[in-house]
Amino acid sequence: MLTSLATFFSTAFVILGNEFIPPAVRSLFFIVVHYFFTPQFTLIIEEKAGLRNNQIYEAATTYLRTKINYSSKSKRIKVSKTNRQEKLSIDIVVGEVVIDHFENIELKWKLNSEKEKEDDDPRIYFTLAFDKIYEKDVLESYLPYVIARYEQIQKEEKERMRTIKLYSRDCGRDRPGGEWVSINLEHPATFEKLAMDPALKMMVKDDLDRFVRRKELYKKVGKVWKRGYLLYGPPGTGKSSLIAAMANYLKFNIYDLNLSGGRYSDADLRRTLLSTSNRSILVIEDIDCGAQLEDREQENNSDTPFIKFTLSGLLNIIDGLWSSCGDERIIVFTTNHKEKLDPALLRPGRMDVHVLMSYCTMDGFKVLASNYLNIEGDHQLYREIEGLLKNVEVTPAEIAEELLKKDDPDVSLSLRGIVEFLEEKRFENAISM
Ligand SMILES: Nc1ncnc2c1ncn2[C@@H]1O[C@H](COP(=O)(O)OP(=O)(O)OP(=O)(O)O)[C@@H](O)[C@H]1O
Repeated sequence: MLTSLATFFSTAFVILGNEFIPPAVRSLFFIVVHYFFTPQFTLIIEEKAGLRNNQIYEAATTYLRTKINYSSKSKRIKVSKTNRQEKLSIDIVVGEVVIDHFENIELKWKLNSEKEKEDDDPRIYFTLAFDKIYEKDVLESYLPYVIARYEQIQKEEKERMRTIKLYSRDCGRDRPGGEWVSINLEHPATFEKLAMDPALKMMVKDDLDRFVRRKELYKKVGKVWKRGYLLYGPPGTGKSSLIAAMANYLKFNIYDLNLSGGRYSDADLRRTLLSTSNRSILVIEDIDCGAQLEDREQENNSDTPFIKFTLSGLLNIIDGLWSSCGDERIIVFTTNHKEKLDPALLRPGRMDVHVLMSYCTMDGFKVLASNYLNIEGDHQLYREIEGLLKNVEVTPAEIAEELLKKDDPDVSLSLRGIVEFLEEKRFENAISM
């Protein structure tokens, strides 16, 4: 009946009003009519569903945190932070209303507390009010949407809190292949802190993003969901740091397989690889050290069951194993001498991305100066340093080491020290040529 009344008044107002009533009064009228005559519908969302937790209540609690902000209409918000949290956590307070919008619907959430008797525990529940005409939309679309958002937030939070592990092989005389042992990876490397060519850095990051997004595509085309990176460049240019940055970025564990340390038979190697988990980076460092492979061949001539395998053969084993039981796998090979590698390994399709980690450039230097001396933007000594870097082969590790020694509060003095270091280095290079 209220709806019919509202429709009647509105129609009359439209017919009469267009000519005689000023627009401001007309819109005020419609707001009042809407407020008083459009029937509201309210859902009650209790904390418990019988003896179990009510998932909608939990979802609403989490979801509403994303809707409260400092500019919202709430007069009070609850704020907390535990020592495991990086940021403040904010929550809705009993009695406060949070307004949400979904498609065209306005939704009013309110947290309530009631006690039937003085000594009872309070009954806490949400009310969710909206125009009655949207009842079906709210029940069939909005609430499932809130639950889906909640699940997504939970997943992201779990991912954020995930500890990354670094696995390496614990080899001994009686354990030829060894067992994986792990420690928590607490390497601070991030892409932002890496001194490398900005375009190359962006390319690697984008490639990783694309890789993790493309599960369905890999499945559709029947390809193993893995990606191979070859990192090459002189020692101290950041190959290990880049691997740590990749692991931190993706939250993937690292398996460090040292082929020179352990003695592997074919079966050992398969077992070793099979015991690595999905969402991980398998690292095989210094693959140019071919001597290990020759040694292995000699062992094969004796009575030992160890067999010779080439890196290409190793990749074949990996392909075979991961095609049946591997998802989201990354394999990284590092070398100081790309030119020494077996060409079969460099063929397209074996290592998907080749990344040259080079000597320090000015872009890289600026990142290091920001990391170590907190210099943001430009500095008057940068031109001089840039000129020197163009003529001196110096690794980011060497620069980092020098910067670490400089703890002068005057950054110009620290940079002056770097200029002197580079000049010395140039002199050394010149006499050694
Ligand atoms: N590109 C870089 N950006 C930031 N820091 C770097 C970079 N390269 C090297 N460093 C610093 O030097 C240290 C050694 O570098 P890292 O071990 O990553 O080099 P690498 O190329 O893996 O060397 P190697 O070939 O000898 O294993 C790092 O811990 C870091 O402090």
